[in-house]
Amino acid sequence: MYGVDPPLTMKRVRSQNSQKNPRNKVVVRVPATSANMGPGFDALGLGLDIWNEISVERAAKFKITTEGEGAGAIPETVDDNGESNHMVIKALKRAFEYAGEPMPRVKVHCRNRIPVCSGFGSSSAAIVGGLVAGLALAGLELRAGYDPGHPQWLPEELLQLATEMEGHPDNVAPSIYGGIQLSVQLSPVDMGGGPRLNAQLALSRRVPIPEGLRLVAYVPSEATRFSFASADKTNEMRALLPPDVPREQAVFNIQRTALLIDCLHRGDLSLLRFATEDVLHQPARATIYPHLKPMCQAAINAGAHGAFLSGAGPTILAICSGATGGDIFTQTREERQENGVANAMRRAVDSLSTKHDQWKGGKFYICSPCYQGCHVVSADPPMSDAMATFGTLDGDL
Ligand SMILES: N[C@@H](CCO)C(=O)O
Repeated sequence: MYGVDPPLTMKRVRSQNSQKNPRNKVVVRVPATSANMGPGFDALGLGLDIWNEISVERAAKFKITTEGEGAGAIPETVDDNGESNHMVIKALKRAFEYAGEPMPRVKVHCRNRIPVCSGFGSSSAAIVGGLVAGLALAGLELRAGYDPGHPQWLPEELLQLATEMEGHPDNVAPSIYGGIQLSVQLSPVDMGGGPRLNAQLALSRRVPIPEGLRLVAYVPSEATRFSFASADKTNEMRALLPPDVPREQAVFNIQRTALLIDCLHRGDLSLLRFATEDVLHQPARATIYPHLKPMCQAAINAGAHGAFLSGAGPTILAICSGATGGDIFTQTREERQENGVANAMRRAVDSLSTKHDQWKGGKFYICSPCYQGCHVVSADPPMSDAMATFGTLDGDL
């Protein structure tokens, strides 16, 4: 049987831990994510095996440093009260507020491998990584617990906190849990109300990943991404979407999202090219992203099982099985399907007219899904095992 994620319960043990034994330093790893997967707008997300590492240490003065992706471009300013636009700092503050502790001054170092402003979940990674680091630093114990009496309704506090900050759960859920996540926001009415419940309670369920899945992602160049600049890029790309959806478009996406979940559960990739079609967000976004349609088509023609805009873009993601047939492990690098798909995608973007040159010259990432979400790598004093490994798969998978 494929497992569902154990709801994450957060035990407040302030009297033993937080007050008496706050941590001095915490290092967390947090994966990239690709939201929507075509038709599953604001509902589906996939964790990728590309990781940021965030180190947070109590210090005499606030300081943020960045290496890797976004270094020199992400503003690192933070005032003495911890006011900052930096997502990691905002998430740390939210974590301390949640823990009921004053926000300490901290030194934050981000080792970024996730391209920023690209549709690869870099802001979710900052939010989730910052929350986990902050909760751990504040001394809260986290426990991946499963209450069989309330399997559906037990609130997953970390998911709530992260969803509230991000606005939608499809990136933060795989960032927390890894794998493919199907997330739902419930209203209090759905839940029968109750004093603990927020207006929108997010919950997430793991969807199985077919074996051997490989992903080819094209991330347009740095220059292009930063021309979009603002931290509000996702909001700008959401503002493009028409507020109302004709019934036939809603039906189109409902059918495909349901088919996609079924394909993933069966491990059947044969219908994925239809199951990853979308009419809710990609057509409007294609008006800004001229590479979207030709690259997706080229990927499918070259044998990819499906291709779509990653999150709000501009990254394009193609799903491959890593093999052109036969055994993935006995194939040479040249024979592997993802190379053919990447080459075809490159030819497609290169053949756009010169007025679209800004979309050319991007980078390809060939990667696998990640099966684990955000986790603590090291802490001083050390974490309990449960905390260090929360967000990993349960034994069901
Ligand atoms: N579902 C979101 C993901 C980006 O954060 C969107 O497409 O706008």
